[in-house]
Formats: sequence, structure tokens, C-alpha cells
Amino acid sequence: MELLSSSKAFGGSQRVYRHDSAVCACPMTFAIFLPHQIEDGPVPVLWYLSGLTCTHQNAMDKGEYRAAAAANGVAIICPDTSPRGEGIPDEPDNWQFGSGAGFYLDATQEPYAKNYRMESYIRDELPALVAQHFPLDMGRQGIFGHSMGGHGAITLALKNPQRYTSVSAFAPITQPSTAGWSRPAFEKYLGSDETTWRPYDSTALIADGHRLRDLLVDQGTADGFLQEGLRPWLLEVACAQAGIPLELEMRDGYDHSYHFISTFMAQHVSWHARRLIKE
Ligand SMILES: N[C@@H](CCC(=O)N[C@@H](CSC=O)C(=O)NCC(=O)O)C(=O)O
Repeated sequence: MELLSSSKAFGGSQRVYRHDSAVCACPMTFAIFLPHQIEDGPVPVLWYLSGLTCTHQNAMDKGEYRAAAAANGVAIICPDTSPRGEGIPDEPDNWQFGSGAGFYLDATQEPYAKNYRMESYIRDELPALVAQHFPLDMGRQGIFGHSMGGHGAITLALKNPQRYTSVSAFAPITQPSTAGWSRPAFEKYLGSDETTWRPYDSTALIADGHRLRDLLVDQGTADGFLQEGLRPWLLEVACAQAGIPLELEMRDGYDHSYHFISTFMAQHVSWHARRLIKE
């Protein structure tokens, strides 16, 4: 692992690393905030998955998570959203596919299957790497994210309930298999057989019997993607039918930006901390 930057913040350390990913077959970059409590022993881990067009940097620069992470004594890791760089298949003019749009799935179709393996990267490779290098308590992990990253967080938590004790999302894509901005990507990554899309769709996973202990979702009412892309009411119906306690907060006047995310960031970190530390 190569340390790209390190800055003291809130008594802890905000760092950025690059490493060679065997899973994505390219170098990958991630940000990690280590709270000062790590000097006294292993701390819980909170994974933050970013949305379309993002790298590890958007949440690190604009998410404003460090004060809450330091207060609660949790590490926060912000991975990249896709493989990227020379030789990685991409559509540079399409912000909803390719670089910055990995959708946290393992592609099965050529030419994407070799590199676009973000589910395996987030679930397997990166946790193993950070566990090897930092005193993290990998028995206490939570996951959250924004938009495409909210979809990633909820689907990963639904499929790995033993791994992720807590899950929350800001403006998640709740049903990517029917949304206009994700269907073309799913078809290119996974093929035209839509039954193979179900493991990457929150509402389909819930319909297929996957469960969460509970779930926090914040959604801005002035979000331009609300009606066509996000549709939290679909998740609300799925959770109600399955008996999953969903705390859906519709935030009056907030949009899709990091101004919205940073406003409610501390509440999300505390929500996770209560489940990871205080219970
Ligand atoms: N380029 C697009 C807007 C892209 C956008 O809004 N991306 C969001 C995530 S959308 C769902 O996954 C984001 O987090 N952007 C990064 C940021 O720093 O705000 C357009 O022009 O409409």
C-alpha cells in the first residue's frame, strides 16, 4: 500500500492510500479516517459508498464526517466507486456507466468482467487489506452511502447481515433494475437476463427473503433525481411488507448534493455508533 496523503484532523488522521487490487486488476485508491481512540485499541469500521461520478475524494472533502467519527470513535473508509485508469473499459462521455459508475456489482459481461468487480472489492479485498494494516475491529462494521452508494450499502447489508451490523443511506437508488439511469448499466455489466440483476436490487432482495434488522434513510424533497431515479416509496413498501423497520426521513427542501449529505452526516454516524458501540 502506498500512502498518498495524511493530515491530522479532530485528533485523528485522515489518510489516502493506493494499492494494487487483484480483484479489479488495477490500482485502487481509498480514503480512511482513523480516530484518536485507535491508540487505545481496535475501533469499529464504517464504510461509506459514494455515488455516480465520485471518487474516494468527494465524501472526504465535502461529507464532513470527521467530527462525528472522532466523537464516536469509529473509523470511516471511503473507497472509489469503480476501477479506473489506463486500459479499463469506459464510456468517458457517459456519467452513468464505466469509470465512477461501478454500481457495487460484479460484472459478468465482456469487456467489463475482468475489472468491474466492485462487490467483491468492497466485501472481500478491501476489508482484508485494511484489517492487515490497521487496528480495526472487523467484528463491528457498518455501511452507508449516497445514491448509487446507498444502493450499494443496502444491497451489501441485505446479503451480508453477519458482516454489517448497521446500515443507512442518503437518497439511495432503491430499485435500480427499473430506473432509467441504472438499467443500461445493469444490462452492460450483467447481460439482458434480468433475473441476474435481482441480487443488486434492494427491493428484489427483500422480496426474495433477505432481511435487515433496521434501516435509516434520509431523502431530500427537492432532489432532482427523486421521482425517476431514487423513489424511496418503493423501499418503504418493500420494508413494510417484509416487516423491516425503516426510518425514512423526508427532508424538506434539500437536494441531492453534499450540502444535504453533510447536514445529516453526524446523525447517520451516531446512528451507526449506537449499534456498533453502545449495544
Ligand atoms: N453529472 C451529473 C450529476 C452527478 C451527480 O449528481 N452525482 C452525485 C451522485 S448521483 C447518484 O449516484 C454525486 O455525488 N456527485 C458528486 C458531488 O460531489 O456532488 C449531472 O450533471 O447531472
